[in-house]
Amino acid sequence: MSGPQEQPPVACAGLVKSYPLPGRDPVTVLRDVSLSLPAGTMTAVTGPSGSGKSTLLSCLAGLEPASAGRAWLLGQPLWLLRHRQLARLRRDHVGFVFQSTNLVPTMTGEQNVALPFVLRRRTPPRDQVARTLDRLGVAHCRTIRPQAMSGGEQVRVALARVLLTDPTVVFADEPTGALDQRSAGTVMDLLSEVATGRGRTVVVVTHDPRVAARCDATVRVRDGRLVPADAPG
Ligand SMILES: Nc1ncnc2c1ncn2[C@@H]1O[C@H](COP(=O)(O)OP(=O)(O)OP(=O)(O)O)[C@@H](O)[C@H]1O
Repeated sequence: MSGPQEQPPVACAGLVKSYPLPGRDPVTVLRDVSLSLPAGTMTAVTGPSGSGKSTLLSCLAGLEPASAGRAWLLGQPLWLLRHRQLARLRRDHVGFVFQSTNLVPTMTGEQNVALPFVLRRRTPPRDQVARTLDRLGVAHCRTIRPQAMSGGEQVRVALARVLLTDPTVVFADEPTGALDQRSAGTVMDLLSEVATGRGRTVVVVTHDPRVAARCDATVRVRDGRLVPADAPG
């Protein structure tokens, strides 16, 4: 990836995000957020419901433009990139594990995991696909479509896809929200391996203190601002 080596893979400075509301003043969801997340680390983003965690993730990932301030992804100034450049940056270097997984509904679990390879005209590593699904406890999802999977199974299939494409940055929004403790532990083991073992940057939005405890650092959001990680509320 181009950009100075010393630049952190994920960073923002003075980030503000407002949404216009019809007939009313805009609502400001993020205010003056600055952070810098190094390679080889997993960071938890915590905070009360509605505090702005998912919005922060979207702005850091270039899914939403900031209203003011700046955000850099892999050294790239997101506010200067065209739509296409942003899409390419995300496709080639970023993995997403969201609750509303973006699995393709007409494809089986295996086809969904193999999709990034097919899109790049590469042969999907079928053995690896099967092994990863198995490790995540969703081997049975290989041949079924997302609508036949539970929410937790869909998240794990989406995670398998991310693991196989080995992105430089992984954004995960409540990846363990729909999982029992054992599956949540497996998901966190794998995300931790991605950060520590592969030197990637992992950002995890979570309400679960056990998940936050597995991370190297915690960023706490309250009313759209960063507060100390041990702040109440
Ligand atoms: N497109 C939008 N238009 C207007 N307001 C929005 C929009 N997206 C988010 N918001 C508002 O921004 C605030 C923060 O939302 P966000 O989803 O980032 O919170 P969160 O901390 O991730 O919450 P939760 O933990 O419940 O998922 C909420 O009040 C939400 O209603």
